[in-house]
Parts: sequence; structure tokens; C-alpha cells
Amino acid sequence: MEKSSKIFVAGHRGMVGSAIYRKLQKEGYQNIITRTSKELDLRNQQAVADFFAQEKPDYVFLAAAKVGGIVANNTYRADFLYENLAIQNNVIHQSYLNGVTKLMFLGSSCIYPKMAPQPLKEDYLLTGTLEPTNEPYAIAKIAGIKMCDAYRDQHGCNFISVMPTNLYGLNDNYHPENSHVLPALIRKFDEAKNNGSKEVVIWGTGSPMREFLFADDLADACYYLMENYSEPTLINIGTGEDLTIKDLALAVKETVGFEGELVFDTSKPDGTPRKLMDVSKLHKLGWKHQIELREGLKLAYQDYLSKK
Ligand SMILES: NC(=O)C1=CN([C@@H]2O[C@H](COP(=O)(O)OP(=O)(O)OC[C@H]3O[C@@H](n4cnc5c(N)ncnc54)[C@H](OP(=O)(O)O)[C@@H]3O)[C@@H](O)[C@H]2O)C=CC1
Ligand SMILES: C[C@H]1O[C@H](OP(=O)(O)OP(=O)(O)OC[C@H]2O[C@@H](n3cnc4c(=O)[nH]c(N)nc43)[C@H](O)[C@@H]2O)[C@@H](O)[C@@H](O)C1=O
Repeated sequence: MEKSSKIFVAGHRGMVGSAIYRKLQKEGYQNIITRTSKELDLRNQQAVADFFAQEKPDYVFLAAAKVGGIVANNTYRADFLYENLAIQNNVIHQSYLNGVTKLMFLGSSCIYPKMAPQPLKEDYLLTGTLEPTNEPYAIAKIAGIKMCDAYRDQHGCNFISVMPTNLYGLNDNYHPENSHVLPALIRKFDEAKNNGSKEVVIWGTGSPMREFLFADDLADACYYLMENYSEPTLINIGTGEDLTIKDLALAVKETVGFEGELVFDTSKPDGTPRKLMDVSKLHKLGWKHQIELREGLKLAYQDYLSKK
């Protein structure tokens, strides 16, 4: 990318999009274009066509999506399927029609089969049954990967797909029901500390394992791959390290300074037992994460406190 290239960051107000925007600004890019969902609803085919025809971006980071945690994914199944398919169909197709030089599509680690061997290699895609709680979201993301591949095959488009692990960071969603586990726990422990509660409820058994990457590290990897990766296959982005939800809860408890007990609500779903990314392909390309979980937790908690 040239410093003067016109770069569309779709979803720039979200956790990932805002981190990509910060990274591009830091690198000195001067022509970054953005739209809120109110200004441009990416589900609207005509509006997206008009926007691309008018703006003619050179590069696209597709970080706009319907996103949420395990309960949101399982509750709003139709919305997760429809909205994600609509957004990515419109953005990818218009990127092709308007001659975008390169597009990056963001998928997710939930595209891999529920019981796939660990760590998850890129070629495990479509080798088994998906985790039911987020199957609609995963199906949309798999369609996005296949769309990038097909547009590359048929039309020669340089469209790449990256698969981030579970993320956290600045501008995260702290909704009590719809958020992901890490921001949900920050909020729950902070509220319990301030209310003088004796316990915090953790969903599920606490035994599932998850890997967490700080969103600014993800943005750094996205930028690196936009500059250095143009292969026709997906690539994982993660730390290659995971922990149980119980251990995550203990780490958040310590970060927040809550002194009570953990209680496990097993009426809530555990989801996938484990989804640890194989990041050997990414490491071979020369990229590794910088921000370790303990440090990232402190940064995320400060961000939460500054906004509540
Ligand atoms: N968070 C995570 O743990 C993970 C996220 N990802 C992927 O990373 C990407 C970004 O996720 P994240 O930043 O967490 O999500 P957020 O919910 O924080 O942000 C999503 C962004 O998408 C925009 N958006 C949603 N719907 C529309 C629409 N109809 N039209 C235009 N814009 C829309 C929103 O815009 P606005 O604010 O203007 O309404 C928002 O800024 C997604 O593709 C997600 O699947 C992958 C793995 C893990
Ligand atoms: C990134 C990824 O995120 C989603 O998958 P997930 O990893 O299963 O999502 P999660 O972060 O919401 O939960 C992780 C684990 O944590 C447990 N858990 C405990 N207590 C809370 C809690 O309070 N809130 C939440 N949300 N989970 C909790 C929860 O029961 C589960 O065992 C996908 O749908 C999809 O969006 C996707 O791609």
C-alpha cells in the first residue's frame, strides 16, 4: 500500500476496525475512508454499489460484521447468518466490480469443526461438523472465505482471508448478555467489586479452553499480512497459547481486584471444548504477537473504566 492509497476500513468504530484504523494512522496513511452503519448500511446492495462507484477505494479491510458471544450467536441465529452474508456479499462483490487492488476478509476461529484436532491448522476447514451455538455465524464466515477464493480463481482478484482467534481490547462490547467472555467477565467482576457481592457467576463449566489476542496485535498482524501475504488460502492469527475459562476468570478477578468466589452456571452452554490456533504459518511469515494476556487484561480493564 502507498501512503496515499485510498483505504476503506469497514467497521471502523468496532473493536477490530478501530484498531486497524489506529494502526494505519500510526503508519502514516493519509487517505483512510470510513462510514458508520448509519451512514452506510453494508447490508444494502444499492447503497454499497453507490459508495464503491463514488469512492473507488484501492484497499479494503472488511471488519464490519454482526458479532457477539456464545449466547448472542445462539439466540439471533437468523441475524448472524443473514447480516454477515449480506455485508460480505456486497463488499466483496463491489470490490471486484470496482477494481479494488486488495481486500482482506476477517473470518473467525469458529469456522473450524467442533472436534477438529488441536492446534487448528488452516487445512482443517470443512473437515467436520461445526459447533451448533455459532453454526450460522460460522457458515457465513466460511461463505466469505470461499467467496474470496472464487473471485480470485474466476476474476484474478487479490482477496485474502484471515482467521483471528478470540479477541479483546479497546472499544470492546461489554453488553451483559451479548458480549464475548473476556469483556463480560471484566464487567461482572468490576460490578461485583463495587456492589460488595460475594460471588460472580461464570457461564458453563469453566473447562472449555480459549486463546485470546489483543485487538491492537490483531491490527498489527492484519497490516503485516496486507503488506506481505497474497496467497489463495486462509491464514490463522493468534498467540498459539490458551487457557481454561476458569483460569481466565481467575486472571480477570485478580486484574479487577475482586475478592469473592466464582460460581459456575452449567445451564449456560460451554460451546466448543477447545479452539487453539496453529500459528506456524503466521510465525514463518515473520509475525508474532507482542501483548501477553496479563498486560492486555490491564489495558482492557483501564479502557472499560474510562468508558463506563
Ligand atoms: N471480537 C472477536 O472476538 C472476534 C472478531 N472477529 C471478526 O472481526 C471483525 C470485527 O469484529 P469486532 O470489531 O469485534 O466487532 P464489533 O461489533 O466491535 O464491530 C463491528 C463493526 O461492524 C459494523 N457493522 C455492523 N453491521 C453493519 C452494517 N449493517 N453496516 C455497516 N457496518 C456495520 C459496526 O459499525 P457501527 O459501529 O458504525 O454500527 C461496527 O463498527 C468481524 O468480522 C468479526 O467476525 C473474529 C474473531 C474474533
Ligand atoms: C470469537 C468467537 O466467540 C464465540 O464463541 P465462544 O468462544 O464460545 O464465545 P464466548 O466468548 O461468548 O464464550 C467463551 C466461553 O466462555 C464461557 N463464559 C463464561 N462466562 C461467560 C460470560 O459471562 N459471557 C460469555 N459470553 N461467555 C462466558 C462460555 O460459556 C464459553 O464456554 C462465537 O460465538 C463467535 O462469536 C466467535 O467467533
